[in-house]
Amino acid sequence: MLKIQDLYKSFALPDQSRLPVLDIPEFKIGQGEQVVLIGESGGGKTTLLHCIAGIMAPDRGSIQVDNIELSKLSEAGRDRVRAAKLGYVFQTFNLLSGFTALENVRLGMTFGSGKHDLARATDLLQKVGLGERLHHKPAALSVGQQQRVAVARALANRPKLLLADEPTANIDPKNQQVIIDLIRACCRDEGIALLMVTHSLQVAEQFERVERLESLNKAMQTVAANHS
Ligand SMILES: Nc1ncnc2c1ncn2[C@@H]1O[C@H](COP(=O)(O)OP(=O)(O)OP(=O)(O)O)[C@@H](O)[C@H]1O
Repeated sequence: MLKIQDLYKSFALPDQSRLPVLDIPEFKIGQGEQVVLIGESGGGKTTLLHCIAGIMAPDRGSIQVDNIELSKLSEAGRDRVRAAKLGYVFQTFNLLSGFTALENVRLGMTFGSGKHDLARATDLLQKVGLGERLHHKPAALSVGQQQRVAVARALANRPKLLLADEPTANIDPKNQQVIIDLIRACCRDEGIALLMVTHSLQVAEQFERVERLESLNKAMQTVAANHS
């Protein structure tokens, strides 16, 4: 489902030098596989997710999503792959405040308009426990409910891979497990692979596969060696 090889990403520093952030020889996720990614703050987890989503281009290396090589695509081509193959759940939900829960979910659909899409959006919102909140705007929803809308939106287009970047960072402890369970169950039911970043060891230990970025990433190992 996801195949990464020799991925390298650095950022320009004000003194014209480059900060190496990612140097990953290999990283793969199988179809429907659920993986949690942990690592130090500032280590490059969000950068990795952005590269996979095609939001950010790496300096070099190969990223294949469902056998499509992102480096061969234009920015518009990467946008199309993102829309068709990927779902993204952000720490801060990123819902559109002028639209209802149902409209936000339908906006997650590439070719949204028909009855079929309405049925799927309604179905997803029911699945995340918001069947009674379809026509509420984000401001009229609790923080946990807003994140549930964001989960439904990310799944709306039947992605192959769901990227979730600390999806419970802004959720109260009681609702954190609800969101994690929802994301995992929805992915399992639809055969969607999951890559979830978390700082919570309690969340990480629920996953069969836990990857630590520092172990995948030669850039981090070099930084650590230079500081020892
Ligand atoms: N656009 C950018 N320009 C320059 N440096 C950047 C940029 N984006 C990220 N960085 C740097 O790259 C490094 C990795 O950042 P990233 O956000 O990927 O880390 P992270 O592991 O997700 O951190 P956290 O767990 O705190 O969210 C950090 O040192 C950050 O300052």
